[in-house]
Amino acid sequence: MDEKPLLHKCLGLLYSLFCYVYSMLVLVYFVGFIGPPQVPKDIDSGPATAWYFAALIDVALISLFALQHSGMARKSFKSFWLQWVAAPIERATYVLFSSLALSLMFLLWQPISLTLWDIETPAARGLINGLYWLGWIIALLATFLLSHFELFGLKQALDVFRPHRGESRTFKTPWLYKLVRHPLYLGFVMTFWATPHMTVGHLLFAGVGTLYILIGTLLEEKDLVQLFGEQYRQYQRKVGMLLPFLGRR
Ligand SMILES: C[S@@+](CC[C@H](N)C(=O)[O-])C[C@H]1O[C@@H](n2cnc3c(N)ncnc32)[C@H](O)[C@@H]1O
Repeated sequence: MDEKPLLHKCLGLLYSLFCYVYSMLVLVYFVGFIGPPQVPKDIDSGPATAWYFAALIDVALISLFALQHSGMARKSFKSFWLQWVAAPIERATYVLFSSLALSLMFLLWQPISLTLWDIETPAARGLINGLYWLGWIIALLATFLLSHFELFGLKQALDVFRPHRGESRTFKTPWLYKLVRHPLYLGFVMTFWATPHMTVGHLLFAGVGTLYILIGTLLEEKDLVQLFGEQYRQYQRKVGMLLPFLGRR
């Protein structure tokens, strides 16, 4: 039973709401940063610098996000920082830090504009852009299939107002999760690669980003096996990791 005064609970909710809105804005910007919608600064815009300098900065920016995102999700880190952050706003704070790391990447990203492919055939362009949007739709859908507001930390801040809290984390395999174990990450990988105009900078982002997703997925699965045990192991044997039937264990 949480005995915190009502004011604390309301402030916690307000803070979580702020983190949620900020993270949604960052994700909307992300859609334009790597894809067709126009944003003030995208992955290929900005003044040119030496390619090796740009590559160094860009890899450092993705690594910073990766370290923050995977590091702060580890059980050991969570138990450490829960000494300072109240449990109901822990997830929202994690989401805030992830959004800040992404914002920093958008801001400081260095373009490497050398073109690797530029597909002009309208039908092929349409198909590739279609795959791009499909990737975002799959990713968004996956968040709702698991629990959108819990993943973004709003549910936890709301739960403190309820006499009966939401159930503890349950193992779920709704719809897309019956095809692949990580549809959200599959959606992201699709958005990284599906572009009719691929530059060296974009390729670097797609390659390092995909590598990070693979590492992050393995780390996440370690936690999921710990949490759900044999149930998750059976799931790993039956369902592919990022593509149907591929990566079964
Ligand atoms: C950002 S979500 C990504 C989920 C999944 N990796 C995907 O790509 O669709 C990460 C959270 O989902 C949880 N999660 C992943 N698969 C799950 C499942 N089948 N059932 C319940 N929770 C799951 C993880 O423990 C983690 O807290």
